[in-house]
Amino acid sequence: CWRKSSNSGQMIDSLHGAQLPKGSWSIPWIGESFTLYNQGPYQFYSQHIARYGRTFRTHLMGIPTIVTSTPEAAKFVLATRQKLFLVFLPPSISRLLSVYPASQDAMKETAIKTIRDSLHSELVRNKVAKVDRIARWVLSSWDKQPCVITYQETKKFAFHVALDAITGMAPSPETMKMMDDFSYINKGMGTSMQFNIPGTSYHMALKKRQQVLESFSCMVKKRRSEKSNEKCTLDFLMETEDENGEKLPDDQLQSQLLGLTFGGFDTSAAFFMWLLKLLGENQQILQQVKAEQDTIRMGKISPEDPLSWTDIVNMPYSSTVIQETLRLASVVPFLTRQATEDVIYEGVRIPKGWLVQVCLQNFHVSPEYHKEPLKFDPSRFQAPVKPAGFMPFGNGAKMCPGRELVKIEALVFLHYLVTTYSWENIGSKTRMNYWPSPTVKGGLPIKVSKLREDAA
Ligand code: HEM
Repeated sequence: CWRKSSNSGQMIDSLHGAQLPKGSWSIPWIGESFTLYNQGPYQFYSQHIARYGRTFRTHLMGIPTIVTSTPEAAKFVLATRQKLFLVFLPPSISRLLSVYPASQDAMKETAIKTIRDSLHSELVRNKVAKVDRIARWVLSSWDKQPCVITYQETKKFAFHVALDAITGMAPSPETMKMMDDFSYINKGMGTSMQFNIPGTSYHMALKKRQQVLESFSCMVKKRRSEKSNEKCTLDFLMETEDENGEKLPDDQLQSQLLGLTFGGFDTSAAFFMWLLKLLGENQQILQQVKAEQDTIRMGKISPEDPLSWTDIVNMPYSSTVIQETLRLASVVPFLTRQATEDVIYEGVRIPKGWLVQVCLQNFHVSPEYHKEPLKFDPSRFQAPVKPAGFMPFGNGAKMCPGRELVKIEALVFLHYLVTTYSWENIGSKTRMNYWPSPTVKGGLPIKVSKLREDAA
């Protein structure tokens, strides 16, 4: 039970004396969801933080919410006291992804552990050759296009790498059709009107979700009937058993594949788009990346020789560029949890059932944690001490299982990009789309020129 303090106007928990942070409920029930949707996370959170401080209250998705934007609070919610906070997805999104975070059944836990094991750093190292083939395939057509829409192409790359790692499927007309279906799911997720009404993007997304599940069903049957030397995540999932010796039922298997492919698709594609944008705008840094990648290419006997894990390890400067892009782009700007019981953190009481939104993006670009935070400066990652306030893949038990794979993807893509092409960013550089991932409006069109005829 909350009352207003007569002095400060703040909400005080009359039972425990702990305070609710300052903030605004805005319109009852609707709260500030539409403001967040329209303004995008960066503007919404920055304005609220300037007004109310680094921890504030609001009302999102019909639920009272506490937003916090310090790395310490992020660690508290995501790692140290993670058992007190469940992952929260709006029901409309859970339905699209067939993910129901509130149900914590043992089989689901076993499945996610299996997924993590299958994407473990030791195993993903073996995927360099396949990522290499997909990067060359995507980049090979760029000079034949008058204008390359970067985000469309990076989607093609990210989708096929994820699909290959997860199901062992190489690019084909069938996988292109699946990617198209996934794009509709993304579109449904990025709309503010998530009602299942014919003619809406959300309705279409639900239809496409069904088609994707059917495609996964066919893939599972095919994979069961054939033997492959190289194990993918699906093989691990098909073998996995819970403590009673029960295997994952097919419908759950398909749902896991859908959630996992989604996880590896749009965020990664948006991230690669930012990599091109930031490098295109910072020519000096691009030249240093190019020098590193040219040295690796020149060490190859034939231009057709693929990259190896040893090459990946020999890309220290490019790796700092990847980290700096992850910081500045913050393609996952915030994470949402729901408190399973009353929690007090630094004098703030988070009541059971409330949402807690951990705003990663804000501390990624805050001068409190990074010198000249808006400057693209990979050298900050050359220091022996990792900068505080850097959590692009989250923290704690839910930390992204795809993080090693995505770094390999980025380095391989970067290698073929800078050794094959020079490019110029054209079109809008500042107008943004925010949902489902932050990207530049228009998908960052670029004009490319080939550097050598034998490249890629
Ligand atoms: C730049 C690219 C990526 C970024 C920034 C990113 C970021 C994240 C973050 C922040 C989380 C934590 C979510 C939470 O705590 O609620 C997460 C979870 C997850 N990510 Fe990624 N991710 C990326 C790429 C990938 C890739 C390539 C895959 C798979 C191939 C993947 C699969 C997943 C999955 C399955 C989860 C959920 C884990 C769980 O429920 O325990 N991600 N990702």
